[in-house]
Parts: sequence; structure tokens; C-alpha cells
Amino acid sequence: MNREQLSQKIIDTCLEMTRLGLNQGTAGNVSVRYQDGMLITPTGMPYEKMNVDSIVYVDGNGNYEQEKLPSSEWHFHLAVYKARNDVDAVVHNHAVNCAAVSILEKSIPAIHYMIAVGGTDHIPCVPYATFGTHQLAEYVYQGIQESKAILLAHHGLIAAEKNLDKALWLAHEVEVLASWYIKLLATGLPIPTLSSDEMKIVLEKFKSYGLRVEE
Ligand SMILES: C[C@H](O)[C@@H](O)[C@@H](O)C(=O)COP(=O)(O)O
Ligand SMILES: [Zn+2]
Repeated sequence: MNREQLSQKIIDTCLEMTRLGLNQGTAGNVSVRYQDGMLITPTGMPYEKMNVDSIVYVDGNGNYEQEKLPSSEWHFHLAVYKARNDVDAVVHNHAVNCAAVSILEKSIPAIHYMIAVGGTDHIPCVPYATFGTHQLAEYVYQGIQESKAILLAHHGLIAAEKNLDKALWLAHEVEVLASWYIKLLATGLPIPTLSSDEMKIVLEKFKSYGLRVEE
């Protein structure tokens, strides 16, 4: 896809993220890897007001087009692309249940086998740092190497995948997992989790699951 097509796809992904109930207001941001950097949503602009010219190119060194202002979180988006060669799209949101678990500063454990969607047996929660900072980007750089989906303490979710459709799908799956986890925590009962042996089986099966679906 060329720049214009990718920019439109970013906007469509943002609108779909809102439609799915994964975000509110101007929270969240979306990017795709492009050339030696990325194309990313602008800062503080409602998704429905964006057009392809609103999308900002940020190069691999963090330089961006003079007349535009990229998302305040461009540092952590770039950190994801530097940390992983196997992802080309990043979605960030403040989905209600993901944010709720992140406020508890908890990772989501193996309460259901679908926890394997991130590529490991839990969805990690990285420490809190102020939004838009190098410190937050550093935490993201470390955490995203462990899992393609991570919670940011007292903030929200990041999901990274091969393309925008998959990244949004991953974000949605993790929000469902987070909603189950919140319900389970509310019972006050002990929460059983799957063993690491069971999770190893699922993680292995996930390596070939759905591969026939067009990338
Ligand atoms: C204050 C921002 O909402 C911050 O939380 C950021 O993480 C976010 O989600 C949206 O910021 P941008 O509009 O700058 O992408
Ligand atoms: Zn945010």
C-alpha cells in the first residue's frame, strides 16, 4: 500500500476501534511501519475529524514533518518497531477493562487459553511512567519483547501485530480477557489459572493456527 492508502487504513482502524467500544474521546493512537519510521495519528485530534493529510510521518530518528504534530506517544510506537521485527502495526487505547486491570498494576494471568494471543502465557503490565516520555517508551521497549500485547500501568493497552487488522483484533481479544479478569477479581474467590504445561501446548498450536487466513 502507498502512503495515502496506509493513512486511510490508519483512520479506518481508529474509527473501528471506537465502534468496538475500545476507546473514548481523543484517547489512543495508531501507527504502521513505513520506510525507516512510521505513519502515525496526530496528537489530540478526534478520529472522525482526521483525513489522510492529518497522518504524520515520523522517521527512525524521531524527526517529523514540520507542519504536523504526531501523537504524543510517538516515542513508544517507534520503540515497538525497534524492539520487534515481526510487527508492522501498533494500536494503543484506554479500553475500559484493560485500563482497570492496569490501574491494579496487574498482569493478566492464564485464566483462559486465549491468553496465548500475545505470544506468551500472560499479558504483562509494564510500570507507570508519564505519557509521552522516554521512560514510558523504555518500559514499552522491554515489555513488548515479551508479548505483542502489554498493559501500561494506570494508562491502557498496546497491541502490536503484522498489520492493522490483526493489531485491532489483538486489542479486542485482550479487552475481552481483561473483562473476564475484572469479573473474576470482583468475586473475591481464588482464581484458578492454566498450568505452564497446558499453556505451552496452546502456544505451540497457535504458531500454525489461522495461517491460511490472508496476511
Ligand atoms: C493524554 C493522552 O491522551 C495520552 O494518554 C496518550 O497516551 C493518548 O492515548 C492519546 O494521545 P495523543 O492524542 O497524543 O495520541
Ligand atoms: Zn494513552
